[in-house]
Amino acid sequence: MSKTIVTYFSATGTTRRVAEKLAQEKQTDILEIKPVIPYTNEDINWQDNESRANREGRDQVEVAMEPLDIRDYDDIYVGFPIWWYTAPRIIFSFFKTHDFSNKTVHLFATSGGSSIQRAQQDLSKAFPQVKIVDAKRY
Ligand SMILES: Cc1cc2nc3c(=O)[nH]c(=O)nc-3n(C[C@H](O)[C@H](O)[C@H](O)COP(=O)(O)O)c2cc1C
Repeated sequence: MSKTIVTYFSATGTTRRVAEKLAQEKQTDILEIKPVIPYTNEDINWQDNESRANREGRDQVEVAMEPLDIRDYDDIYVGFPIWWYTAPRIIFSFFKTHDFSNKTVHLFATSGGSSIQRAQQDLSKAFPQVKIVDAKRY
């Protein structure tokens, strides 16, 4: 039987709530994607060009995250907030530093209104070997 897990990154709690609901509905395990250095409020100030989140996105900075053990899972839900129309760099770091071979990925996101489409395209382009089968915005 295939085994499913919900993983998510959330800076202000919105994606966390969706992730917890999904995991509860699907009766799956859940793991948080956490940066080694947590984001402060200033770090995620999108109105400040030089804030951490904006610099990371603009300069495609690698964001160190605490490693997650996803070896036992076949279906991986990966949730995140949309930052500047795409996925936060920590999600790219997650894909880069974990082995997704033989796994099926389902993306989900929360946002102020932007769709998840650009994030799906950007991740598929950066990681063509990862099997991303769907993407949903809540
Ligand atoms: C740096 C930054 C950039 C954002 N960029 C967008 C965006 O391009 N489009 C959008 O609809 N919302 C944008 N948002 C809003 C978040 O996507 C939204 O508030 C999300 O639900 C937050 O999820 P979280 O509480 O799990 O962190 C941005 C927020 C931040 C902090």
